[in-house]
Amino acid sequence: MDEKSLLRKRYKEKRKALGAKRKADLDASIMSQVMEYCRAHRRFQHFHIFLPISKMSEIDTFPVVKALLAEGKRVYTSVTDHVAGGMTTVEIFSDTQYINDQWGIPVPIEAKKVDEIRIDVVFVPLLVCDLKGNRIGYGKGFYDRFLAGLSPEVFKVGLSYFVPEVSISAEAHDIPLDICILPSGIIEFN
Ligand SMILES: Nc1nc2c(c(=O)[nH]1)N(C=O)[C@@H](CNc1ccc(C(=O)N[C@@H](CCC(=O)O)C(=O)O)cc1)CN2
Ligand SMILES: Nc1ncnc2c1ncn2[C@@H]1O[C@H](COP(=O)(O)OP(=O)(O)OP(=O)(O)O)[C@@H](O)[C@H]1O
Repeated sequence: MDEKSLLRKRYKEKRKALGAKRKADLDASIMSQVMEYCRAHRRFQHFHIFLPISKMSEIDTFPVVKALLAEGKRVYTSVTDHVAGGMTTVEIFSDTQYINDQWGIPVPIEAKKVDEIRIDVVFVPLLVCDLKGNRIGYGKGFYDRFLAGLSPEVFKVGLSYFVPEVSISAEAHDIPLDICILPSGIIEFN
């Protein structure tokens, strides 16, 4: 198995091995780091966030969505087109309901597509990143393509349960993160 595939496998397993209690504690810590970060950067108003695939033990981002909306922020997520390989951005409101798609990704029901949105921050899902902000996801490139289509000024923020690996070999299409939020704090890349 190549290096990336091994890391993918290892970090999927590490996530699944977290017990429910430990996971909930880590989710709560990440949530408070995210809110502290948002309060320190008040100019950020428009947030794009992934919604958790629970069977993959992803970070529970629903409490973050709720907290951001409560602070008066605008919140968006993407609906994945599994056939075309693209993602469509939709806005989330406090009364938005969700249904899981075939990969277990929550999808807002009756979501209206938004064109021309201004996104300030994208919270990016990942399995693991490295000390330069290179990330590894599930390997289908959805987020790489999505990030490539955004203005370079958009802040790319990884969320992770685990500290970065020292170095992951980056490919030309990989767009690095600006920071990564962990349960214990925030790592800035440059
Ligand atoms: N919450 C979330 N949303 C996201 C991503 C993500 O990583 N997390 N993605 C990031 O780019 C894209 C979706 N990427 C995915 C790529 C592959 C599989 C997939 O192959 N799922 C299989 C089993 C996977 C496994 O066991 O390893 C399945 O559900 O059958 C799912 C999502 C867009 N939305
Ligand atoms: N900007 C892009 N344009 C076209 N294809 C791309 C682009 N970015 C990535 N890809 C394709 O997507 C595939 C998966 O990329 P990669 O292995 O970097 O995924 P990943 O970052 O681990 O996963 P993900 O982005 O799904 O979380 C690559 O084979 C690549 O060819």
